[in-house]
Amino acid sequence: MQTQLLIHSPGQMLEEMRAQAPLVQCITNFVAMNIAANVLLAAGASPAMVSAQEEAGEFASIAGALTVNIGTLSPLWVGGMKSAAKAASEHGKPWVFDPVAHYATTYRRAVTAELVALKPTIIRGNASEIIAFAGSKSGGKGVDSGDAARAAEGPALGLAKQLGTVVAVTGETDFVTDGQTSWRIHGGSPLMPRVTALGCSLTGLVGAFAATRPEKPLDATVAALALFAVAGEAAAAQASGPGSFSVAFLDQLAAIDAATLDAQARIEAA
Ligand SMILES: Nc1ncnc2c1ncn2[C@@H]1O[C@H](COP(=O)(O)OP(=O)(O)OP(=O)(O)O)[C@@H](O)[C@H]1O
Ligand SMILES: Cc1ncsc1CCO
Ligand SMILES: [Mg+2]
Repeated sequence: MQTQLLIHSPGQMLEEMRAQAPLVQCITNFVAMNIAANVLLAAGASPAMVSAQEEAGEFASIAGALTVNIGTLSPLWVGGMKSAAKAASEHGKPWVFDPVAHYATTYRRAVTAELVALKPTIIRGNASEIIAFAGSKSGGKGVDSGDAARAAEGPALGLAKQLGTVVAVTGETDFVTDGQTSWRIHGGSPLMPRVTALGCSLTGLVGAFAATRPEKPLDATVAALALFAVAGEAAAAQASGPGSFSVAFLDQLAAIDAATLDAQARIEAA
C-alpha cells in the first residue's frame, strides 16, 4: 500500500531497533509482565520491568523509553508510574501510556487523569478505551474492547489534537494519528484478542521503536503496529488455536526481517 509515504519504512525502523536493542522500562500489569517481556526480547529489544516508587524515576532517566500500563492498578503502582513518567519527560525520553479499562471505575479514571497530565508521547489503547476518552459511552467489558476499531478513529483524532500526542487504536484494523497525519494498518488475526495481554505487549514494543527514533513517534508507532500485524498474520497461518498461536507469534516476531516487513505490511494513509 502506501508505506513509501512514511519517512522511515517499518523495515528500516526494525533494523535500527534491533541494532540498538533499546532498554525499555515497562511498568505493566501482573498478567502482561511475562508475555510482554518475551515479545520485546523476541522482536529484538531489551525490556526491564522496573516499577517501585523508590527507583522507577531514576531508572527512567537511563532507559531509552518508558511504558506505563494500568491493567492491574493498585496504590502500590501509582507512585512509581508518576515518578517514572515525570523523569522520562524531564530527560526527553518518550513514554507510552496504555489506559487499560480506564473508564471502568472512579479510581482508574482519577489515576488516568493524573498520568495524562504528565503528557505521554504516545497513547495506545483498544477501541473502547479510546472512545471513552472522548466522553462517549463505550461498549467495553472490563479490559476487553466491545467497540469496532473504525468507530474509534474520530475520537483518536480528537484526542491526539487535544493532547498533542500520538494516539494508536488497535483492533481488527489499527489506526494511528498525531492529529495531522493518520495511518491505518491492516493485518493481524482474530486470534490475537483471544490471547491475554498482547495489546499490553504491543505497548511495550511501541516503546522500543519510540526509543529507537524518539524524534519520530508517529513513524515509530506505525512500525511497531505493522510488525505485530505481519507477525500475527503469519502466526495465524500456522496455528490451530490461541495456544499454538501464542508460540508461533513469538517465533514470527523474531523471524521477520526488514525486507519481509516492508513487503507484507499493509499500511494505508487515512
Ligand atoms: N479482530 C482482529 N483482527 C486482527 N488483529 C486484531 C484483532 N483484534 C486485535 N488485533 C490485534 O491484536 C493486537 C492487540 O490489540 P487489542 O486491540 O486486542 O489490544 P488490547 O485490547 O489492549 O489487548 P489486551 O488488553 O488484552 O492487552 C493488535 O496488534 C491488534 O491489531
Ligand atoms: C486480563 C487482565 N486483567 C487486568 S489487565 C489484564 C490483561 C489484559 O489487559
Ligand atoms: Mg489493553
